[in-house]
Amino acid sequence: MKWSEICVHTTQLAVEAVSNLLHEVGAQGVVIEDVEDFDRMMAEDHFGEIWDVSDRETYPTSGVHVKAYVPASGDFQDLLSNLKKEIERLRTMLDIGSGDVTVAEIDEEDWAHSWKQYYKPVKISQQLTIVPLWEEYTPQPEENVILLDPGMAFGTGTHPTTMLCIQAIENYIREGDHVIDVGTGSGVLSIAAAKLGAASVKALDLDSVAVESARQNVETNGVGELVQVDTGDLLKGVEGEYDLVVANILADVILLFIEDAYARTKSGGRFITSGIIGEKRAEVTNALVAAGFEIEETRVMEDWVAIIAKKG
Ligand SMILES: C[S@@+](CC[C@H](N)C(=O)[O-])C[C@H]1O[C@@H](n2cnc3c(N)ncnc32)[C@H](O)[C@@H]1O
Repeated sequence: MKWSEICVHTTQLAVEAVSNLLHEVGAQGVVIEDVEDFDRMMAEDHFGEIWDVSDRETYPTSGVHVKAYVPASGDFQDLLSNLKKEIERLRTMLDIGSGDVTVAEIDEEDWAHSWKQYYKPVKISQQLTIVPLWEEYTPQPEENVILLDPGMAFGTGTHPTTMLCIQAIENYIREGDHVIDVGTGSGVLSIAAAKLGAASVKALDLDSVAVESARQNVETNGVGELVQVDTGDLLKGVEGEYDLVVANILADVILLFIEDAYARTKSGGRFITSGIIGEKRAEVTNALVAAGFEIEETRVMEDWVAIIAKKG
């Protein structure tokens, strides 16, 4: 079977929005080529083990390539013109850079290779290493491994917003904590919380593809007894209180449910929130404080911010 590779050249700021557009028009997986990510991974003691320096030549010298793979079937031209229209609409809201779209035809075998070749085992925090399900990997004795196949859900674990969240969870979680993960995607944050000592984790997502992916990943990692994955719209209908409320969703979505997050956080508990682009930091911080939280810490990676807010 022939597949088409669609490549959009964009900015780091617009990666998630462009990835979403590609998913919406029917892409079967997205590959992100960002030279800054590549250089960071190379610098983090995996040099030569996992990343091959010659791969760097395939990355754009500036900006980011978001690549997606779709069957080269009859309605491909409609899909492409829809995508281009949506990219132009996005341009009115966000700095998307050139937004240039290029197309290449590839064989299925190459597609499988292209989709997975950049997704390798990555140590994402002191204790946790994410390993793609299809990779053979022998962990070090102190390494705690999360096996992941995100499929079409967001959450390879290696996006800065996810890494910030997992590092904060590792820092603040206490043995026996009860955790809720809003917008679980592949389930990566919930699995991390379970592996780091949570007594229970409730994982919610609006998207049925994410719910299915999270359920599979939870089972693969043997934490099905601890993590309950359900469909849910933010914290609507959720009752009870949690030691940790975690959410890696865009700032504009976080702003919608800060008050609900406060209500669902135990006294002395924390709301760990990520997915906040730098320019939205003040707005989210102010809204957290207005809801009654104290800002305990703000972590930054590239253009992204995670805020750890405490309920006194
Ligand atoms: C940026 S991804 C984060 C995935 C994963 N938690 C991680 O950290 O990598 C955001 C997720 O939030 C979900 N989402 C968006 N709006 C939502 C809503 N209103 N209620 C629940 N989930 C939502 C999306 O479907 C997506 O899976």
